[in-house]
Amino acid sequence: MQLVEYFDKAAAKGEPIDCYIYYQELAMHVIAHLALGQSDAEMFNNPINKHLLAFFQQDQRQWSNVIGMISPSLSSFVKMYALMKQKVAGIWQQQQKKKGVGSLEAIDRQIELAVKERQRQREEDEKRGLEPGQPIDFIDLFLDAKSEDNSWEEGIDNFQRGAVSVSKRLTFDEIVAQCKVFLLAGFDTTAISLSYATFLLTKHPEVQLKLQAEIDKECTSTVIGPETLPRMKYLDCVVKEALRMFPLASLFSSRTCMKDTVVGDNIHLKQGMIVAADLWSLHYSKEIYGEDAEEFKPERWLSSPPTLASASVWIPFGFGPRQCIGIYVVHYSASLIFQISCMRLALVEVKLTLCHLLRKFSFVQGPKTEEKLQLFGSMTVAPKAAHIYVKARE
Ligand code: HEM
Repeated sequence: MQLVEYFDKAAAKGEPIDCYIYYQELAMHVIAHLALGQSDAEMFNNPINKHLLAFFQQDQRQWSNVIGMISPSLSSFVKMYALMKQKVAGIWQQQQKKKGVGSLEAIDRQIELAVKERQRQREEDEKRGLEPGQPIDFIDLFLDAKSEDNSWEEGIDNFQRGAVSVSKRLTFDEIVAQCKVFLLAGFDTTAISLSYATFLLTKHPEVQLKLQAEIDKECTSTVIGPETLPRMKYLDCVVKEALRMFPLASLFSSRTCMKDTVVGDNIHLKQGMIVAADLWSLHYSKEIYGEDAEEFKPERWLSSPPTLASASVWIPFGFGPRQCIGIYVVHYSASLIFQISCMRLALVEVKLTLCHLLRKFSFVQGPKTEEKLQLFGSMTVAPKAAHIYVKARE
């Protein structure tokens, strides 16, 4: 794992690491592999990264386009917010825009190249009489559902979600748009979650020690296989608790009211109103989590008090049929086949990364470690920086 090498170097030099930056590179590496089939990209050397990083760091206005795809109702709200923000950040953005860095167009171009290249490869294989293999990434899955022309074609495939049934095949433009959504939705979210978990573990050495004991007991071979993670109950509690304390994609969980509704005794919602769930208040509710709701306490998930039994008290991935999407991906890795949804992909990625790092290193505080994280962003809420020091374990 390339990330371990970077941490190794930092440990040898005793230098601080802004773990958010490293996790962004890692998450990009993983999602570019799964979505775009990039198997040879290296951390800090991926052509699409500079666009994604600039996109996330500077231009929240572009989020309105992406949010339009994920949650149409929120798009105008984000646009308004971003216009205000743009006035402040204007000069830097204009300079970047001139260079095309961080624009959705630049990201599209990179994805278009990848989709066209895969189409070419598949056509070549077909001409040579090669059987199409199993899909290896999102592009393959989407191409398998592709229409020949670039228009709607009803009645061929039948996708079902809950009670809704939609029949349609994908056009080239839609394949590019889908890959973009997965790239954008799956990249920073995972990096941010890892940063919060790492920072919390740095600040709570007693939790870290307990987690390391579990990792040492369960992760005994070099490859940590899919059968290992379900056994790691404490790891699950740590990740759950980190996502409780930092529900980083709170604004994603919004809905448009479909008809006039009264909630409880006197909350009147009009048709067309946008309702956004306030996950921060929910996740810090003393009624649900108790008087210690402000504390990082993974053990609360072990004891499972009745208030935590409901599925809707912990919803960092949203709730209901539009919850963080469940697409099935077949991923080949050392002859193992995983079938995973994006939510599970994120959880597996966060957990595996923590296992690989914590069995070799301890995260410790140092002079550059922030007392408290400064957060920024709206659609996703990220730390401005999360400095830790790493110490090689004996
Ligand atoms: C820790 C990491 C992640 C968090 C916290 C997160 C959170 C969320 C949330 C809150 C929503 C809105 C759910 C709702 O409205 O109820 C969402 C939707 C979505 N997420 Fe994630 N997500 C994460 C990782 C990922 C990954 C890795 C992918 C894909 C590779 C992904 C793809 C999507 C997509 C496509 C949607 C839109 C689903 C729809 O509208 O039906 N997310 N996510």
